[in-house]
Amino acid sequence: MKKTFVELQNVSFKYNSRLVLDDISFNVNEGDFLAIVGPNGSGKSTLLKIILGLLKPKGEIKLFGEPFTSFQHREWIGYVSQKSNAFNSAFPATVKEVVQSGLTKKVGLFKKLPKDTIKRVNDALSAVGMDKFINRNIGELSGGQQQRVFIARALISEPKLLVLDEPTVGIDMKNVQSFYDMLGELNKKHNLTIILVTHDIETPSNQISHVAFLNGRILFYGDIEQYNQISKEQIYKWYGHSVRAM
Ligand SMILES: Nc1ncnc2c1ncn2[C@@H]1O[C@H](COP(=O)(O)OP(=O)(O)OP(=O)(O)O)[C@@H](O)[C@H]1O
Repeated sequence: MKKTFVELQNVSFKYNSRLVLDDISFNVNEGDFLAIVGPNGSGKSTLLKIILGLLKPKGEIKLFGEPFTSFQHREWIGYVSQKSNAFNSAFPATVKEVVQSGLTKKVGLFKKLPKDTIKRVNDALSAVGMDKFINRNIGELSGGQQQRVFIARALISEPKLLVLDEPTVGIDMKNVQSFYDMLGELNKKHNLTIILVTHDIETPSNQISHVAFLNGRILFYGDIEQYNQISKEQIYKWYGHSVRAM
């Protein structure tokens, strides 16, 4: 039986007195590649922050089968935030340094890095197809390449679950599919469970296994085959747009 990595039951959240998440319930199981889809302001980032333990909601959450409050293994969850790749070309760090900093985060700045650090940096970079760029300056890379480096930085501490907030922002259309293919490979070949947030209605669906459609409440949760049965009209309605005549 597959393990349940994230369990949300009747989760609600208010900023001050404003309800932004209402009665959210779904599970993420080992091996899933879940896209949380919804328009701007629908509560996607808030939901990720709850899963990461940064906000405390009402309701019940279990991580890796343990109640949220007693969960001790934050390192099992890798996170790449929305603005992680906002560098300019003068930023003075190499790809190697950026990926390695995923380890210093864990061992502390002045503690010794593990002996096999360089192998781990290489392995993490090759998992995202960026090993050839190890000595390049991070600021000289494209948005998509920087995003891959940040995923490598999250992978270096060998998480079981990778959480990505809008990872395709700043990646041009022609590279989005290969970016998703890379994530699909991490999911299938490296058995990494992935939760990804996107406001993009045209999420490339061939790599994703499950979809949660969020707009304050969960309007849909199911596997990708079920999601693909939903009409475009319905999806646009959920977004709050009318469908244009084609
Ligand atoms: N720190 C905060 N304080 C008060 N309200 C907030 C805060 N952060 C977000 N909100 C509000 O909560 C709602 C949900 O925001 P959230 O960022 O979770 O949405 P989102 O779906 O991730 O949006 P986007 O796609 O634009 O990133 C929005 O109405 C937003 O204005």
